[in-house]
Amino acid sequence: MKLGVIGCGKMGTALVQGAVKAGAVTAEDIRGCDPVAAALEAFTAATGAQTAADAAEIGATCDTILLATKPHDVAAALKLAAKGADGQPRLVISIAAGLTLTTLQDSAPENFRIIRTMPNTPAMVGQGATAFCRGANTTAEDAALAMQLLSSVGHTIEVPERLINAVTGVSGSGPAYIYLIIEALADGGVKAGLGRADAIKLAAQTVLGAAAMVMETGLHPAVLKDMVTSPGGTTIAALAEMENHGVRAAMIAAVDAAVRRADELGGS
Ligand SMILES: NC(=O)C1=CN([C@@H]2O[C@H](COP(=O)(O)OP(=O)(O)OC[C@H]3O[C@@H](n4cnc5c(N)ncnc54)[C@H](O)[C@@H]3O)[C@@H](O)[C@H]2O)C=CC1
Ligand SMILES: O=C(O)[C@@H]1CCC=N1
Repeated sequence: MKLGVIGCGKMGTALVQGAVKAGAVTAEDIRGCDPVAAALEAFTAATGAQTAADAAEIGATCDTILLATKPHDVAAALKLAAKGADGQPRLVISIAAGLTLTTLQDSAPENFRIIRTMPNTPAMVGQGATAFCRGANTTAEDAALAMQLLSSVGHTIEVPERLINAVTGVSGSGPAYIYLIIEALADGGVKAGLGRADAIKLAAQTVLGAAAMVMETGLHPAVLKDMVTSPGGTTIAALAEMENHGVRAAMIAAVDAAVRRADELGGS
């Protein structure tokens, strides 16, 4: 496989860096292009990959293309890649929020096989959460390749396309919600007298540990919450405040807003 990356920004770099680190692809088999020189430099420094002049060169030289531009740049990038491919078939893995398989296929030649994914930035450290769905003309080998590449950087599932925007709302955008929670949790610690660095480490490790408990015990989060919550103790006092301030409703509304925005980006 020759993997071409069109758009070497935050997510393209995070995914490729994670996949190289995991040994799923070797840097010599990857080339990236980006009109922003600083982005391309950061990408090659992080991944060890080669560069290409533009999407047309990627289309001409790579059988598998990771399409990682912003959604509004996707159609132009695909057209350039198709020009370079000059009739040769290609597998395209898109990570663009909102853009449907139909929209992507409409901007590409018929022999471009499309896989639509929604990864997240923790892929950079091998802790990603990704879902993908595939276009009608993809093969079982294409799906296996996408699964291998994406699962090298974290937990990956295949879903029907109608659920991809829900995945965007939970795990695609989700790391940002959790960073906000970590920052706020640390702020609470600083208010109570902890140094900033200690507070951030304690907050982040608490999120990491709580997530590991959910994944490793398989217990419902409510059961794990009850294990922390002593009758008349500190935790129930804090949880009551969280409920008073609508944290649960705020999280559901946040996911809902992200899903609606992904729908809008896709034109529905
Ligand atoms: N940032 C995130 O956490 C996630 C982002 N995504 C999706 O990933 C995509 C990229 O997002 P980011 O990495 O955050 O954006 P970014 O702005 O960091 O990267 C996009 C890059 O594409 C480049 N680009 C634009 N047109 C190009 C072209 N014709 N050829 C080559 N490169 C071109 C830009 O110069 C830029 O460096 C978006 O579609 C987004 O919806 C998906 C999941 C998570
Ligand atoms: O904010 C965004 O639109 C992208 C998609 C998911 C995460 N970042």
